[in-house]
Amino acid sequence: MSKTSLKHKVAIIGSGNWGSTIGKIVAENAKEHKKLFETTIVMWAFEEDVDVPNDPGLWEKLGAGPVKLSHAINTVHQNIKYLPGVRLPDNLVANSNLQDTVKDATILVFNLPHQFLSMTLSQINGYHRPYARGISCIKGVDVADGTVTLYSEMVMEKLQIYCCALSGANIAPEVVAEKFCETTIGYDSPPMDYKERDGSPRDNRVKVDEQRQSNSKPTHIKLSPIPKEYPPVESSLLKTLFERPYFQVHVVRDVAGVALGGALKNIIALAAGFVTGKKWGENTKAAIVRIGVLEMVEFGRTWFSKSVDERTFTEESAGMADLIASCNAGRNYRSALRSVEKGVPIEEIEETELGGQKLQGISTARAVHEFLSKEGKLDKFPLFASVYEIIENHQSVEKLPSLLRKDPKAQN
Ligand SMILES: NC(=O)C1=CN([C@@H]2O[C@H](COP(=O)(O)OP(=O)(O)OC[C@H]3O[C@@H](n4cnc5c(N)ncnc54)[C@H](O)[C@@H]3O)[C@@H](O)[C@H]2O)C=CC1
Ligand SMILES: O=C(CO)COP(=O)(O)O
Repeated sequence: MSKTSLKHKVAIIGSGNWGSTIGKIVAENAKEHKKLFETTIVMWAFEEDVDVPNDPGLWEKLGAGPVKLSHAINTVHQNIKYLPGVRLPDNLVANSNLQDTVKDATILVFNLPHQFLSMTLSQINGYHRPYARGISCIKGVDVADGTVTLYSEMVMEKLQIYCCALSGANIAPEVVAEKFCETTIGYDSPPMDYKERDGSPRDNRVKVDEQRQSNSKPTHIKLSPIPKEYPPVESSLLKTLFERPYFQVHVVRDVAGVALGGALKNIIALAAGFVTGKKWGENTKAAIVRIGVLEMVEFGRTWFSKSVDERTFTEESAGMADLIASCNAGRNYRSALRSVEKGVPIEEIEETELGGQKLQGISTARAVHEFLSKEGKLDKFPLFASVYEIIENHQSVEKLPSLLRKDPKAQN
């Protein structure tokens, strides 16, 4: 094996509930693997004034008034807004300057609510290293011009770098408390990495949408090789970067399955929340989960069949396991439940009860509905379609069982 003289510099893009948790994991591993990674992990914090919690220790160091989030993280090593009460490692450093955060990084970890990714990538573009590699921890899909795009694909398209995906049954407060769990990395190694980069002519183009069945936008990116002074970026390196004793990583090649599992389960979790809010019991929730898995599989099979391995949905943490966790304790589930209990729209619960955290299920339900509608396939996805109808107030939650019944005559 060739000797490498440089270490990877890892940057986290996002510092919310999950962003800060992944920041903690990566910082812990960077400290333990000093030959592979620079010890300091920089985490981009979207700057905002935050209130200081009523805690004499925090008041002593930060004062009582609102402070900048990045200042608070770097002073008390705690994300007092999005992950309060958790001590973050000293080597996790918040930076409110996005361009400065990415400029020297060789590995970019994208971890922010999906609605902000596109704008954030536009601000990064041109400031990142062309040979950087990305990993998306974001759960959601984007729909524009009738095409569904995974966020790993969006990173590839906008930054012209390779990007893989991480997703699993990973409710952040449980992970950060170091309760045992698993996650899945979908990594489909680009053909050029470290094999023939010493001069021999080769095609190092990667097809961004190679995962899809219907090639509606055949886009290629030309990957820049990572200088040979760096340790190779391959699945084992990513496992080393993310795996902790309490956070077990399994790497598969199915990037699309991993990304779709994380995105689509949020729609199903909303339905599970509606059902619990109505006190319809566990059998009904189990029916929602069962129907939901089938719709996830069908979605992958229909539009990403070249890549999706159906076992990702049933055997990996990114599939069934995430669905179970999210339908019992996720924010989408809890907010849908509260919206039924209080008789208010879910957006109102998001606004008033989540302390600034963002739901991903509502916008994903809308995006998926737009896509299914354009494809003329809404009838094949009754659960996804029903959740959309309920959040748009076209149907009441009471109608959910009848919308899911197989006999169309029973739907009135
Ligand atoms: N929280 C969780 O338990 C888990 C979340 N995820 C996924 O991770 C992703 C990130 O979620 P969280 O870290 O929980 O976010 P969050 O729900 O805590 O959202 C708050 C974040 O949004 C940022 N933000 C607000 N306005 C912004 C703007 N205009 N531009 C850029 N950023 C802005 C805030 O700075 C903060 O970092 C999501 O896709 C989520 O589905 C995945 C696994 C677990
Ligand atoms: O993705 C999650 C757990 O794996 C968290 O889901 P919520 O965003 O609904 O909290």
